[in-house]
Amino acid sequence: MTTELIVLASASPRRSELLESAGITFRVAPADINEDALPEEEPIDYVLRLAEGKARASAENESSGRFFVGADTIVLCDGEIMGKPKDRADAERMLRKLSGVAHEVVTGFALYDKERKGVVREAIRTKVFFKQLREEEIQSYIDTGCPFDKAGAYAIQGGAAHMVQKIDGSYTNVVGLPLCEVVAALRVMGALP
Ligand SMILES: Cc1cn([C@H]2C[C@H](O)[C@@H](COP(=O)(O)OP(=O)(O)OP(=O)(O)O)O2)c(=O)[nH]c1=O
Repeated sequence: MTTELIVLASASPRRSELLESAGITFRVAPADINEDALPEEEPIDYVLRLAEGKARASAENESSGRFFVGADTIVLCDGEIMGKPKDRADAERMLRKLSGVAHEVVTGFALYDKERKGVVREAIRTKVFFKQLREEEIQSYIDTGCPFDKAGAYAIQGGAAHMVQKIDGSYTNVVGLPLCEVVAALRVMGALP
């Protein structure tokens, strides 16, 4: 089995870098889908549905490739699902809410086998503990522009590393793709030797 058959259905440079770091050969074919939550939808159901939707949409658009990997990451804080902030005020609100408390980062991923029409889905949760943030820290971090394409308005791998006191669980899951689990699932699917 050749690994060129793996397609990452994501525009996220972080997801590409993570998959590359595992030595996996793949190509990228992002899929644009509606990311609105359904009424009363549970967070886990939401990330799994979007991950599968991205994988299937990419598979439909592409004429080659067999194993399509989709993922979706959210931050869960005190009952709120945080996606990417809409604007500066939203980023400020999210970071103020995360300040000094623990939250969860949930990434759902889906592997869709276009040949067998089968799908494997999994959601991984990581607990992240933030220090108390000073207002100047919040403002200068938002000034960098980093928060705007990140769930919860922060990037643990970037300018927000100093805001994180500790994590409990997978680090790569916070960045956007739980690597151990994704690699294991690719193996189970027969996409990797
Ligand atoms: C919490 C956190 C999120 N993120 C990122 C991961 C995801 O790229 C992003 C959440 O948005 P997603 O909607 O999961 O993904 P995306 O729109 O970037 O890419 P695509 O839908 O094409 O796959 O937040 C970080 O990079 N670092 C972090 O610490």
